[in-house]
Amino acid sequence: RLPYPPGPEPSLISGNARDLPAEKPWLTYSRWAKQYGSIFHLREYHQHIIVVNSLKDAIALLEKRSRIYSDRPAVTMVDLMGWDFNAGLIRYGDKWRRHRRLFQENFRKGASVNYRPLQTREIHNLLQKLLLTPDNFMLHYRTVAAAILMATMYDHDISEINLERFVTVAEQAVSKMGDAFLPGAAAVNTFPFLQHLPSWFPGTGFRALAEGCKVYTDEMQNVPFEFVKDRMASGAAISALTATLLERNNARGGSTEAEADIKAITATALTKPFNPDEQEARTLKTVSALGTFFYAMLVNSDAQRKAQEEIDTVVGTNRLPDYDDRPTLPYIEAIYREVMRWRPVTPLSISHATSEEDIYNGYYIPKGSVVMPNVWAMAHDESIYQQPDLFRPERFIDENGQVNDDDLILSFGFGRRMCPGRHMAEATVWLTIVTVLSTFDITKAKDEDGNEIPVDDDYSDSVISHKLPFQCSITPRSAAARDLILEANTTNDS
Ligand code: HEM
Repeated sequence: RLPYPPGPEPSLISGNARDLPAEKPWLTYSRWAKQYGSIFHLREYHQHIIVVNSLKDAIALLEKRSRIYSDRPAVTMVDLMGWDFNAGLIRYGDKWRRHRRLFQENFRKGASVNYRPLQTREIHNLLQKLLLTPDNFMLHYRTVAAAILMATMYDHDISEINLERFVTVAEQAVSKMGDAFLPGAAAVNTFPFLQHLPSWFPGTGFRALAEGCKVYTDEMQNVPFEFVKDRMASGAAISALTATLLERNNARGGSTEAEADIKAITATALTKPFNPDEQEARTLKTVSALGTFFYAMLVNSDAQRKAQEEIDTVVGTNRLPDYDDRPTLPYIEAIYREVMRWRPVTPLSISHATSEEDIYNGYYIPKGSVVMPNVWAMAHDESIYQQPDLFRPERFIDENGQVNDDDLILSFGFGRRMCPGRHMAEATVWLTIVTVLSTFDITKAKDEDGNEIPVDDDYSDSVISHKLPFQCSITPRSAAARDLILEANTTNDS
């Protein structure tokens, strides 16, 4: 039989379980890639793990061989906790295909344009909050992304009134889902047969964890969904994706399977604002990108100045930029790409798994292997991005001053499982960047003696890596900018 790809020497039973890095694994994996090659192999007990560190290999496997590389790892606790409704965790097969199709239909590039008025309104709201209470900027940009998703799924009015209730249920479900990876639960993930042991058997405490979580998981799916259905039954007009999909299903005869799928995909989107690994709720991928943007403007004030010059020249100072300006603002585009490259939102992406065995470059890759794309390594590949640790938007600008053709945002993943929400997410991040830069100066905060407060490079160490709290000063660029913000439309009427 062909060998597995190279990697650190495994021990007989636990394999590399003891070698697996506890902190920021993407950094250790990037180092190992230099030692073992861009694809290396690890084993945790019987689980094979293939870490892919170069874009070339990621495309060769996850895109060109996507028929084999589009499964997700089996995590027993995720199923026991009722989280198998979530499109991102569903195993490759018919159920995933149905959910994926619904996402694609409603969040593809063309369809995402429909959400722009709502995104614009929420981002204008963000500008007003930044003006009034700039010190709370982290809370404000966290809220904007959650508000956009809630309003898209469950209608602006419904989500405004019930925000706290929906959020509380979702927070509970997501934080309990984090228990799926606690030591008590890890055993059943590694040895799934344990789930069949009777509950009096020692070591089956994972059952209580799973049942405790499932209550909230079910509630999270049911509460907002039933709310929308009740409102529809009472004849209220609801402008939200859940209602549109339900109406379409009713017109086709009201299949219960389709209704269950609609409930699942709306709840999947609802969970996007929450990250199980975080103490702080409402942390999502879009939020993480926004945090990096504010931080990057402190690190490279020159980039901020150039961006503002571009906006002032192209858009002027009499109005706020909008989506139609995007093709005419290459430097802003470069800032967006560099934000997504410099500090990747999901440094190890979301793992895929193989649904069949495979042979690649003379190495054997078993069926059921976890395939982990090291996006950090790809985005910091010195042969493509010189001095990758520097925030330098110019790397995306060609000799004619236009953006170059390097437009693949690695943070959105690969192949058939690539993020279906990327067009919507990108629109939120881009409009936030351009409107904030057109109206505010972002500078280092100062202490009582007027000295600049230094900012460290601390990021959270989790699936979604985000900038840990830092201080900065956000001040309107001019009296005219302040007026523009105050006059911006933050209501439903467009
Ligand atoms: C900056 C923001 C975002 C980033 C960086 C991001 C990133 C990702 C990544 C890395 C994956 C896994 C891709 C893979 O397996 O190769 C993913 C999956 C997914 N994302 Fe996003 N995402 C973002 C925002 C969103 C939003 C706003 C939505 C909802 C509208 C969304 C919905 C999904 C869904 C449903 C999946 C599962 C896809 C599947 O497994 O087939 N994402 N995302």
